[in-house]
Amino acid sequence: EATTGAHRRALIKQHGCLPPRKVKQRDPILGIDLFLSNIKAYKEHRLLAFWQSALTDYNAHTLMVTILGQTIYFTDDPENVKTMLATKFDDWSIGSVRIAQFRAFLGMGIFTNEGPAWKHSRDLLRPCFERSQVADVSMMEKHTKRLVEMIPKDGTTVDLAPLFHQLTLDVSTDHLLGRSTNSLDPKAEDNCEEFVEAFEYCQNPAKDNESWFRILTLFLPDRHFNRCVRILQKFVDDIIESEMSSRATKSESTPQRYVLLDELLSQTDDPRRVRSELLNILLAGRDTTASLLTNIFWELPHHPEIMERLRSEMAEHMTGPEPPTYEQLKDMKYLKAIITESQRMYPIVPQNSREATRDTVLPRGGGPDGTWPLLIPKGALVSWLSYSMHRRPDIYGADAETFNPSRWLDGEHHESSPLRPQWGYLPFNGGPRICIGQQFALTETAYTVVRLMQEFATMESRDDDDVWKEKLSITCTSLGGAKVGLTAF
Ligand code: HEM
Repeated sequence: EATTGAHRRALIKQHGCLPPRKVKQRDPILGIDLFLSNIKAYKEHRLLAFWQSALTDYNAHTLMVTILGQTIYFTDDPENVKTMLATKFDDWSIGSVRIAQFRAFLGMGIFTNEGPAWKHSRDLLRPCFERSQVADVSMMEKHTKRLVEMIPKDGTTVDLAPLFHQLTLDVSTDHLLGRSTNSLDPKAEDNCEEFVEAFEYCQNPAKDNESWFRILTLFLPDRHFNRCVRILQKFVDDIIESEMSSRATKSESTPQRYVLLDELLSQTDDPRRVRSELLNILLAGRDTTASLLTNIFWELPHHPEIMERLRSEMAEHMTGPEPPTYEQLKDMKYLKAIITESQRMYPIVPQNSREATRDTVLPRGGGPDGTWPLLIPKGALVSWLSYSMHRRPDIYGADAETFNPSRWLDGEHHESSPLRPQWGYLPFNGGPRICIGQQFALTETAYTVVRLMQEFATMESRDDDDVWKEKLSITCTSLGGAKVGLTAF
């Protein structure tokens, strides 16, 4: 059997790989220098721009760095991303860190599984999502109406971000579980605050404790974490249990609206399995859509001309004051372009990574000009930066840093029309692990944008500093939320 070295040399020869370009580091072995500058940029809410300029400063699309002794390759090259996510899918893992971190509170499910177990999760959920692609907009109306009621109508400043988080939680629990958390309903019993807090804690344990003491607590058992896990499980288990018992009494002929939990229960009767899959999907679908809405409503009030054009499109497609139908939403091209453009400039998952499960080759990033293939040794991490990729002038034109929805409309953008970035635009990922909730998220977003435009005649930005700043965790959204003043018609 070939040694590791011999195998690597053979791969290098076969593919014509050349060495990567490396970031110049004062401390190239441990990479503490780069670690500290990353922490500084993160604290100043400019880590994404910091990475972007690291690549542009070197005039490179793939670079190798060492951070705390770990070798990481950063790339914003669509060909490399396509290779990891699709062409050579089997050579890559979502990474042991992500698996360990998320399994601790989500259990085994679509987001935390790999190989045959992941395939099984995906097969289990696929039919549920296929059927729900034509999203139930009447269900959305119930929650959006409550959202509208919570917003001051006289121009008083309001931050829409927390309201969007409540909205997406209410909508996704309604859709997935068949009963909503109803957090926007002032009359509802308050039963979800504990669940939301527990979910947030598990995603970011001890986040407020940034002192050196945090280092000590890392090695202690976190009893609060365990308590939060039990809260999550009980919340979902209670719902599954009551659904299972009501199924026993429901007659076959009762017309029912589509609920993902029902669909899941008809495919498996293992309640622990159902619980884990539901927690996995709730994690993936909750913050993401709220963050997208926040970014859109951060940007829109800065552009009266964009709002004007959106209003004329709405007038063209909708004759009365009724809420939009699914078909009307699908037909509104400018609305779609606004959502697409928001996800280009502010992708909700702006950075992601995979770990090589064997020695493998990326098509680009080798050699002095980065156009040669590159060997990635087993165990190395490759991080791709959608944020930088989505702002590449060679893909999007010289105005890549400008919010301009019309670049997505054929014939309207002078430089790169028609714009077909393919793997250069990746808000939902690509390949076999592409976001399963994409259509649902886009419909919910489009619906909410149209409904708020229908209700409010004017919208003013009340942002404190008028530039978008990142609030970065696993996902990314506007640091200042979406502070606006709205007046009703
Ligand atoms: C704007 C909203 C959303 C964005 C930007 C988004 C983005 C993403 C991305 C980038 C991934 C890939 C993660 C990875 O493989 O590392 C993903 C996966 C996933 N998303 Fe979404 N998502 C959104 C909304 C939703 C919604 C509403 C749901 C469900 C109701 C959902 C369910 C999932 C699931 C289950 C996965 C894992 C798929 C798999 O690994 O096979 N997402 N999403």
